[in-house]
Formats: sequence, structure tokens, C-alpha cells
Amino acid sequence: MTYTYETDGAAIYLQSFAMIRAEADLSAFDADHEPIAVRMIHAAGMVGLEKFIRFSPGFAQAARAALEAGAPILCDARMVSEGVTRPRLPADNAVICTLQDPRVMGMAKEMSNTRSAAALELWRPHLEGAVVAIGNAPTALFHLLNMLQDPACPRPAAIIGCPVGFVGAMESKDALWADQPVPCCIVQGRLGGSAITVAAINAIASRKE
Ligand SMILES: C/C1=C2N=C(/C=C3N=C(/C(C)=C4\N[C@@](C)([C@@H]5N=C1[C@](C)(CCC(=O)O)[C@H]5CC(=O)O)[C@@](C)(CC(=O)O)[C@@H]4CCC(=O)O)[C@@](C)(CC(=O)O)[C@@H]\3CCC(=O)O)C(C)(C)[C@@H]/2CCC(=O)O
Repeated sequence: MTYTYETDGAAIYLQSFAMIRAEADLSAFDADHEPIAVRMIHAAGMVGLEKFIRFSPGFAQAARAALEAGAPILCDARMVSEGVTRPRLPADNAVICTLQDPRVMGMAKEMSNTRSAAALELWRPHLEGAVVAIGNAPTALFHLLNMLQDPACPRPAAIIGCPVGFVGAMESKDALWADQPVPCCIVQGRLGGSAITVAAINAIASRKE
């Protein structure tokens, strides 16, 4: 038996987004944030995720304006940086993940922290006005919040803080939501992850779907 299935990529996306809009309760989101939430739900394959998605006021505008101005996207994991669809980016933006830099292992030992957190020290020259995308490592988000407590630390334009998991994920996102050092987006609780995070970036880069 030969299986018959949808083979048109664009049609698959359109059908998925229509199903999400029919099934999810998107009433909490304004016109700027609704397409971002839709794409995050799409990446998770989970209607219901919308209950946990939070955008601070002006998040989408701040992130989009930064990308249009040529800001880099700083990612905690390669799973995030590799997922960014380059042709969508409005200014051929740099996508940076410092996790594999050869200096990071030694820095992590010196800092007694994870490689994910240590790698953020290498973001400093790129951080001013950047769009931050943290989708994996709670320690990276906690370290960023600690860095931003120093008024001399350069400030990103927007933060997507959606690390996933059981140890520190919920707490790091609660801390970001409480601090709101810049406009931000979180998925409350244990849910999150690289795919959801990069979906948010791709939605911001695409504007409307
Ligand atoms: C504790 C860690 C967690 N990782 C999770 C989930 C996933 N991680 C994957 C992969 C391939 C990677 N995770 C690392 C970032 C690695 N993960 C950690 C750390 C030990 C600590 C981070 C933290 O707690 O904040 C971290 C290593 C470090 O020293 O920082 C990774 C670098 C490990 C490695 O391969 O060396 C690597 C990232 C590679 C990259 O993309 O650049 C998974 C695919 C799991 C797997 O391989 O089985 C998965 C992906 C989830 C996602 O959507 O991103 C958790 C659950 C987030 C967990 C932290 C919280 C917890 O409760 O344990």
C-alpha cells in the first residue's frame, strides 16, 4: 500500500496555522504577538501552550526593530542558532552561539558554572541592542540576569527566555518575568525548549503569517 499525504510544504504550514487558530485560545495576544504565539505552538505541536506564553508590552516591536536595525541574535545553544531561517532575517543579521568556543570549557571551570552560562561572557561585545534567544539552558538565563544587574553591562533590545526542564527552568523564567530588564517573552513553567525559542525568532523575522 502506498501512503498518500500532503507534500506541499507551504500548504502544510498554512493548514497547521489554520488548525492552531481554530483550536487555541489566542484572545490574550494582540496583533503583534499573536503570530509569534502561533508559531511557538506550532513548534511545540501543543495547543494549550498559549496558557503559558507571556509577552511583556512592546516585546514584538522591540525585537523586530532591533532585527531591522541589523542587531545580532545571541543564542544559548547550537540547536537554537541552527534553527534560525536565514532568508527571513531583515538585515542579514549575525546569528551567534558562543557555546563551542574553545575558551568556554576553561571559563566554566574557573566560574564553577556550566558551559552554557560561561559562554555568555563572550556575548559582551555583541550584547548592546541584540536579540537574545535562550531556549535550552536555565543557567544561561540566570547568568544573563546577573550580568544585567551591573549597570555597566551592555543591554540587549529584547530577550526570549524559554529554557526547558526541571532544574532551574521555571525559576529562571520567573526571575526574568519579575525583573523585566528589557522587553521579554517567556513560557512559564517547565515547558520551553530550543524549537519553541527559535520559532519565536522566525516569527519575529517574518512579521505576519
Ligand atoms: C542540564 C542541561 C539540560 N539540558 C536540557 C535539555 C537538552 N539538552 C540537550 C543538549 C544536546 C545540550 N544541552 C547542553 C546545553 C547541556 N544541557 C544541560 C547542561 C548540562 C547544563 C545547562 C543548564 O543546566 O543550564 C548543558 C551543558 C553545559 O555545561 O552547559 C549541551 C551543551 C550538552 C552537550 O551536548 O554538550 C547540548 C547543547 C548543544 C547545542 O545545541 O549547542 C538535549 C537535546 C538533550 C539530550 O541530548 O539528550 C535537550 C534539548 C532541549 C531543548 O529543547 O533545547 C535541559 C532539560 C534543558 C537540562 C536543564 C534543566 C534540567 O532540568 O535538567
